[in-house]
Amino acid sequence: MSTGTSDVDRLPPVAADEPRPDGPREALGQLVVRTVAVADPGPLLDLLPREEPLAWVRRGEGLVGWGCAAQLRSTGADRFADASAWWADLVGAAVVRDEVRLPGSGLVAFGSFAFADEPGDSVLTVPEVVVGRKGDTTWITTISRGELLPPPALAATASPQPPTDVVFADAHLDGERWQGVVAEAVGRISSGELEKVVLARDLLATSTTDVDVRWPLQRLAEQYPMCWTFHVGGMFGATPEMLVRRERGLITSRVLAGTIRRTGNDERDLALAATLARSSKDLEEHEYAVRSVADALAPHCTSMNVPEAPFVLHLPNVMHLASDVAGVVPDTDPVSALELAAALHPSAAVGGTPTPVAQALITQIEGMDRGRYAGPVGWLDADGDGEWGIALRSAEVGEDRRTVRLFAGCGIVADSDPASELAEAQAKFVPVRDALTSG
Ligand SMILES: C=C(O[C@H]1C=CC=C(C(=O)O)[C@@H]1O)C(=O)O
Repeated sequence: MSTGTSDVDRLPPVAADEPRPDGPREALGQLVVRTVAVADPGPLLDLLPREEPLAWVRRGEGLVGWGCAAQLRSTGADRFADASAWWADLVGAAVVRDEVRLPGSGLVAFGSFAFADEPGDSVLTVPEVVVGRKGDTTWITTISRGELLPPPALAATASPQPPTDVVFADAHLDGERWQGVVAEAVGRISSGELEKVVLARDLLATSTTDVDVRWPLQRLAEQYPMCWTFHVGGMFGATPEMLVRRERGLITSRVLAGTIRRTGNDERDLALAATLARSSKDLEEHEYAVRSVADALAPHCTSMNVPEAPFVLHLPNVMHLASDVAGVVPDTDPVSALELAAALHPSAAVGGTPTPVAQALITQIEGMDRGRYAGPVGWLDADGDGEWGIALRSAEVGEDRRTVRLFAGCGIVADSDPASELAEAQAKFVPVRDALTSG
């Protein structure tokens, strides 16, 4: 395909720049990008190769990618700003021919950002191949340095094999000690130090064979179709929470906070949903999260819709109080989806209220490094459109490829009970746990 007729095809190869000595940016070369529409190749996740797959899918739509045309690793408080500057340079230098012109076509990067300023690595990857689907349109984008790659033929790859003999163990804190940490947080909240803090814990899964991340991804997408199933640089999961989506001038955010476990009995679960919708403890926890998102979006929006009351989002394992916040960004504001994600992070759904006090308390008492858990994960295109979820119901595949670290957290307010919070965290491990062990 794509032989010798377009301007892009006639471009001479361009060498990558020399690496810059000090900055976090890697060598930048001119990227040559081409997007064309293709016939439906079947489920997006089935197209992924085993090595370094990238994914962001929901209900059959979304983006998958593979290969690495460019990558940035950033750390520290400037990780979002560094990533935005790197992206602007790449976009500015790229030659793009996009025959589809939808959000997610043309030049795209997948990213996963650390929760905290320190420690933690963040990554933004521009794949060599991206396949996207929105509605009835499917497209393929090829990205290379200096010379145009022909799009590969699209076909399902060999089915992944499940991990074997997976065992789970407490990682940093066992349940008992974690309950002690929750009790400590309740004490600090009661003494007036802060209003809410989200505390998380981790589990370590060990397999006797290398984990092929496509296995849990396919299970998660099947079992949690209402969530965004993702994988970026070893971090995978199915998140129900959309930190921010920018699609042309429209911004949306799905805020979750306030949770109740499902029983598996539909009638009882409906009664529980009604209890959740009236629970003052959960409504308070939710209100903090909505307010933190609305406050962070307000400076960028000409109009905003913040629902007065949340709805109950039913997931197979838990139910959440949920609010969909929407806003309009004026044409004059070029703020990108990634910049909005940076402004929103950490919302009170993963940090707390007030944010700085909650963040300091997390560092002080949580007893672990969150890595990229609860950080923004998603994608960005050259127009600044994109989707950034919060990396919840997630896990990270270790470098040895046989260990996987699972994460789950809970919002703690004055009325929180440590034993209930532990049970809630256990329920939030279920999606990834099941995805690793089913089959
Ligand atoms: C921090 C997590 O969930 C957040 C999102 C939804 C509901 C939450 C809650 O009810 O505690 C948490 O704020 C997690 O899943 O690890």
